Amino acid sequence: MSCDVAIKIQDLSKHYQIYEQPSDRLRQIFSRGRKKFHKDFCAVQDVSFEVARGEVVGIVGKNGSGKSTLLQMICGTLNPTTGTVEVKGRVAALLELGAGFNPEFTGRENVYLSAALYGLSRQEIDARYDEIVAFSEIGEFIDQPVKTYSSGMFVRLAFAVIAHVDADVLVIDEALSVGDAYFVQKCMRFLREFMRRGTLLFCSHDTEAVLHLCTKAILMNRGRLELLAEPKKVVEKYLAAFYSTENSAQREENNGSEAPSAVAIDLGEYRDARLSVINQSALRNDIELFRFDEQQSSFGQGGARIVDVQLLDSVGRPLSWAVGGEDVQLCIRCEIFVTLNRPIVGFQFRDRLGQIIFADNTYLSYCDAPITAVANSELVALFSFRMPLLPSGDYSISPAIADGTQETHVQHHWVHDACIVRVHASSVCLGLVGVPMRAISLAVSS
Ligand SMILES: Nc1ncnc2c1ncn2[C@@H]1O[C@H](COP(=O)(O)OP(=O)(O)OP(=O)(O)O)[C@@H](O)[C@H]1O
Repeated sequence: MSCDVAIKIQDLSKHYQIYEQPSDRLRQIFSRGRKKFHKDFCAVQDVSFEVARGEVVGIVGKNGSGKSTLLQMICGTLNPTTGTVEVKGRVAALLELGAGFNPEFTGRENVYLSAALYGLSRQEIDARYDEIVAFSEIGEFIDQPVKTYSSGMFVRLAFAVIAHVDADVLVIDEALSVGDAYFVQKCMRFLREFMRRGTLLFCSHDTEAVLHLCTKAILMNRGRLELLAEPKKVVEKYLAAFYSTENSAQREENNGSEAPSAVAIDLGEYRDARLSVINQSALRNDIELFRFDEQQSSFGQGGARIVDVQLLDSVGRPLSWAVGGEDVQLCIRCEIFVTLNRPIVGFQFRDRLGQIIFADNTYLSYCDAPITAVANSELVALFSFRMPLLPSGDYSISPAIADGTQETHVQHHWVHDACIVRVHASSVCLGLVGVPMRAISLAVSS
């Protein structure tokens, strides 16, 4: 295998024998091959491909197309029936929930067990243990048996382990759909960093993730590799196949029944006084903002500290909800500990994949006449803008305060994901943002 190849798969297949009844297994054993009491089923068939070092490969395919089986064989947790898998370097995997953890052991014991399986020595695990637990945010539950964990806690701990074992190749199976928005953002930060040096293979039904993260993609269909190409081509083919099945299922479902009703809006537990007002326009784009948590991970020189981030309406009243298209203000409040001669306050608004949807800072507005923020004062930055129309999902706001110029500055405090912005029912389903159309028309001429 060439040194630039991280994974080489050749003619890989996995066959299962399917027995209709448990007793058929016994019959099969006693017949000594004279008669067949099972059906042969091919979960993966004759798959060959190579992944170069540093590539990010997404695997898509309908349910049951063989994605997980393929990943398990690559990680060595499942033996192939035929074919070979060669992987260069240390592989760490996040496969189906629970894989690799002993449910009877505590979180702590499982961290040691699974990091040791990845080849870390006792001393190496000791040195990383606190970081792993901090990353997982499991807190005191770390000493409870993992069988008592929720699925979210499970994934957090498993992800924390694979993020700290210096893997060369990471294999991830749909795991990120389980964590909460903060954790997903944290994982995306880790993955984006990892993608600079490592090889990543993941399977997902999230075509946006495949489009935006991958260098190439694989479409699996009934156990076979149908297409290996650039992500755009693969996603197009996958969606075409997906919608053709969906449409025929829909046609059958609608046959004789009523058309689907209007979109339901998930207002969850965040019903409040504004709801009745917001609800009228909710079918367009409902945006909810919650939690500024000083515990969020942050970094910086410490000459200033962000103490509050709020979304306000156009006259300065705090909002827990906003509507896409509404005029809002983002207020970032900072405590200043040392005099900043050219303070810059900024923010990034990211989607669930960690892509920046928009970002801004105060630099250009003040570069000709900078203001000074003296020690022991408070600095408040206000950004007034029209909230864009966004597709449903979780977004995050990361604010920062620095001192200097756009190019050269000292970062004093940067808070990752200080707020999560949840977009509920939205009429925007495609693209990163929606653009309000002034008019839409159709004209037919003969
Ligand atoms: N141990 C097993 N015995 C028999 N059949 C199995 C076994 N494991 C998986 N299969 C079958 O192999 C096929 C491929 O399964 P696999 O889990 O790899 O699909 P997938 O593409 O990952 O699906 P999903 O998107 O639902 O996770 C499925 O039809 C599944 O039922």
